[in-house]
Amino acid sequence: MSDDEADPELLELLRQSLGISRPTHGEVSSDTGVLRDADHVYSNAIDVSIDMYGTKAAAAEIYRSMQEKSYSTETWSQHELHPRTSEGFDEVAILNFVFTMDLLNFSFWSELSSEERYQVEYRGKRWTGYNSLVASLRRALDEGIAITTPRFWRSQRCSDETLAHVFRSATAEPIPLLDERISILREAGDVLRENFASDEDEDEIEVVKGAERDDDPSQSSNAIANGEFDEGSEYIESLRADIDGPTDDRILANTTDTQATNELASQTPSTRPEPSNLQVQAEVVDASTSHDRPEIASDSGLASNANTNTAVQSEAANEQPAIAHANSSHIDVTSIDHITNGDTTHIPDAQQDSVRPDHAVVRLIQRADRSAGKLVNLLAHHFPSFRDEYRFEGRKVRLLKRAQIFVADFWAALNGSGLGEFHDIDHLTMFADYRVPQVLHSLGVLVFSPPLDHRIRSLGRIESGHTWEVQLRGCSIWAVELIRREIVRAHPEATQVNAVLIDFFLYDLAKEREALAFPTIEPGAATTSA
Ligand SMILES: Nc1nc2c(c(CN[C@H]3C=C[C@H](O)[C@@H]3O)cn2[C@@H]2O[C@H](COP(=O)(O)O)[C@@H](O)[C@H]2O)c(=O)[nH]1
Repeated sequence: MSDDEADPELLELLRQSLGISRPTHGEVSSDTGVLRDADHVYSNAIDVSIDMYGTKAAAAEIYRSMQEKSYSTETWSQHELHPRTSEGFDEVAILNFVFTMDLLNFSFWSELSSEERYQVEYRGKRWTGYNSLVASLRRALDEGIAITTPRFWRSQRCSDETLAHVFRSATAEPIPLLDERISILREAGDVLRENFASDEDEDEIEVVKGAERDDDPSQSSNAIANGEFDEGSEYIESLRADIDGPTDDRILANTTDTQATNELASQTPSTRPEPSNLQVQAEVVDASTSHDRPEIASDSGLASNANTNTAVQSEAANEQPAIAHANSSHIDVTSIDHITNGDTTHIPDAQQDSVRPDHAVVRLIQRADRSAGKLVNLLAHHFPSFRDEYRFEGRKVRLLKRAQIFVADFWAALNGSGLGEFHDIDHLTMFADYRVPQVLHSLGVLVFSPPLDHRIRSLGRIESGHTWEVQLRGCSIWAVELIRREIVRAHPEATQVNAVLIDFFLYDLAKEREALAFPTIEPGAATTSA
């Protein structure tokens, strides 16, 4: 924001004092303010800048590649782990799944090597990062645990022990920040109960009021809201890895989400097809774009570390995939018995939760009147853990990564129809995590000052809420907006392209390039080379 531009917060205070404040009391605005705040960050940033030539070139190549891949909301459901109607998930089950997932969609960074870091074994594969979260939710549903049912989070059966079981690791490293994730789930359960549930959703005998529990969920969510866990230092580590190239942490095996990338990943480097123009361009801009975090580690080389029960369950699930239909009206009990024939000590009797749908999140969605912006504002207003805000250069800035990614994921999961229809989805911005800034830098869009570049390369860590973190995230939002504008300018027919699709595309690109950058092994081989 330049000196002669009005501060929106000040303006709002003036409006309130004059009694002309908008929107009127009780009405939720559909303006999230994220884009305006990103503009403010970009205009005042001194350590992150946007290269206009790089932006133009990236826009051209992104659009070309999106066209080539027919990139759309449909792509979301092609992810192997994402829930879809063809697997028996109904609209409400998908909504509750995505809501649960995006409550917990933060901080998967680990300092351990790819072999040692947190992994989830599910259906014969090992998953890391974001995918480990999705896999753990799918695995829990297969086991009959109603992990995506808000009512369940508040029930006695949803003990710390049960949740530790849900997010259990196939390695010695547990899921990062388990206590904070548990608190966030319970806090969200309480918020939904207080603001959006009706009596049919509840089972008062079983639920435990937040106040009756020993823990204090507000602590962790405040920490998240303050950025302590949301992105923080993890993406700085990742950016450093991106700049420095592969470290000694090696991948034993790689596969990625899409079939195409699976095929690529199963080939030796010498037989891999040529990378796309986008990849070539990226590698010209930054020759060492790869880093040391595998998305999926095949079970083949790692199976020796596996917990026997988990292996048995995954194998069973592979033979006979079962969907527990959490929140839907039926449940495949036979399949669940089959799958959970291992250690069932921690598995609660969750079938009642599964059978009775929980519509609290549906009511939250309905309160937004099909406005993505309103929904984001509702989330930030009611749920402390979705309030991703900072102070930067004399003003509060909202980045709202997970609130926006939830709306975007749900929109994509339902292809913008039914409950997933939003008339202003184009108002969402890119989701400021650590992955997309990294790929924007390697594409030559984001440029770092020497001190920031040095910090990323050498020390790796930046305190949460530090001006550099805000600059990296805010400038990424603005950069994706510039890319979007350039695409629309050059291709007026590209009416479907918005920041959400560009973000998803860039995230997927980051994962594909991660897989391509490392040697991989054929399934069945024990290890791969360093
Ligand atoms: N900006 C942006 N950030 C995203 C995603 C996603 C996954 N979205 C799915 C939906 C559509 C896409 O096609 C994906 O299938 C995860 N993340 C963030 O990355 C980080 C984890 O990274 P890693 O450790 O490498 O898995 C973590 O902070 C997580 O919150 C995205 O789409 N955009």
